[in-house]
Amino acid sequence: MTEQQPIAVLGGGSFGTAIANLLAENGQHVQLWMRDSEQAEAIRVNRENPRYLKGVKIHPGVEPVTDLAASLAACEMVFVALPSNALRNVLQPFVEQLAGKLLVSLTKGIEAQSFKLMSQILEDIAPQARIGVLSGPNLAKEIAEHALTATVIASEDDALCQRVQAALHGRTFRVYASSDRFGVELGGALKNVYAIIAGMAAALGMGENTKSMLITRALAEMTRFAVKLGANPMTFLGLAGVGDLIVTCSSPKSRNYQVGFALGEGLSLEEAVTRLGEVAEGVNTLKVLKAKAEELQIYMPLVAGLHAILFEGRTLTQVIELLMRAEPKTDVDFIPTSGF
Ligand SMILES: NC(=O)c1ccc[n+]([C@@H]2O[C@H](COP(=O)([O-])OP(=O)(O)OC[C@H]3O[C@@H](n4cnc5c(N)ncnc54)[C@H](O)[C@@H]3O)[C@@H](O)[C@H]2O)c1
Ligand SMILES: O=P(O)(O)OC[C@H](O)CO
Repeated sequence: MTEQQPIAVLGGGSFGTAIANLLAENGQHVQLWMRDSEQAEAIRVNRENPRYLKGVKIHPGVEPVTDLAASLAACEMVFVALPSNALRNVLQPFVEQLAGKLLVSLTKGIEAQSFKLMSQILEDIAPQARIGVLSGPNLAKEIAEHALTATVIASEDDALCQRVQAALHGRTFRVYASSDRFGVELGGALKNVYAIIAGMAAALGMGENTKSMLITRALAEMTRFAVKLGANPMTFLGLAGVGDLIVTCSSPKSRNYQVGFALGEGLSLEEAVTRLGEVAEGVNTLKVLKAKAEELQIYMPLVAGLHAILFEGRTLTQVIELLMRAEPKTDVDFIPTSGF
């Protein structure tokens, strides 16, 4: 089934462009909104987004646009692929136009002061909108190259999930549904932090045992945090939890992993982020997560360790020593046996 109206995708970075292409391949007319009119014009003419998705042909059904008000007026379904630090400011002026829309956040971050997830910000701005979150092991470049991929659309609104499945589900992209919007979104935001650590470990030449320990203990830590905040721990066993954690902690294509790798090579945080030149949400998430874990007294040694290296002047060697010598713990202690 194809939507009659165009669908809007906000954000002309790598993920917005990849999702816009998928929608267009499914027969949708897509308005890909970006702030930069020169970039929009270049994409319109050359059918490529060389800064963010080099070498990928942009489908003729994708129309790059720069008038956000006009796009919101024309489209009922809106995918939001803006960096987390831009989302509120970009959408705040359009409160009235957003009422009644289907707003789907693709953004994996947490707002600094409020600790709000992106769909919660969308709710703040547009209480009359219908809201969902798309998250999972979804490297933009692989999606664009048609690697077989799965994702999760999460919303309390079943009809919204079905509309998104119909629009996006395709030959190379499977869309699973979930009613746990909070858990799915939290998984996508938290895993970025652990990908930075995994990138560092890779740069230091650590082995497969280390990688496995890291991913598994990261899952324990993020699930412990999520349970404390009231999320369903079972969601963390799915695509948007452990699925996304595995891909982001294993792939040099992940930008968060790349930042970690650069840090492991000895670059400063500033140098690592500058060299990347794209969004690595894990850096900001680390700061807010560390503060929240302290406030709620949640044991998160990996988060505390990375924070100590990046912002408290500790060396990697000191932190590894502390982590490995910490008092022995129980393996699976983070999933309550009842209550869910
Ligand atoms: N790239 C991926 O593989 C991937 C996959 C899943 C989710 N995500 C999430 O999607 C979000 C966007 O990431 P991305 O990979 O597309 O980023 P990117 O770095 O590839 O591109 C960011 C885009 O946002 C635009 N932008 C920045 N500030 C803006 C502002 N104030 N107003 C309008 N546009 C602005 C930039 O011009 C650029 O087009 C992130 O939260 C990321 O975690 C990315
Ligand atoms: O490139 P990253 O690190 O932002 O990760 C991209 C996606 O979130 C992977 O699912």
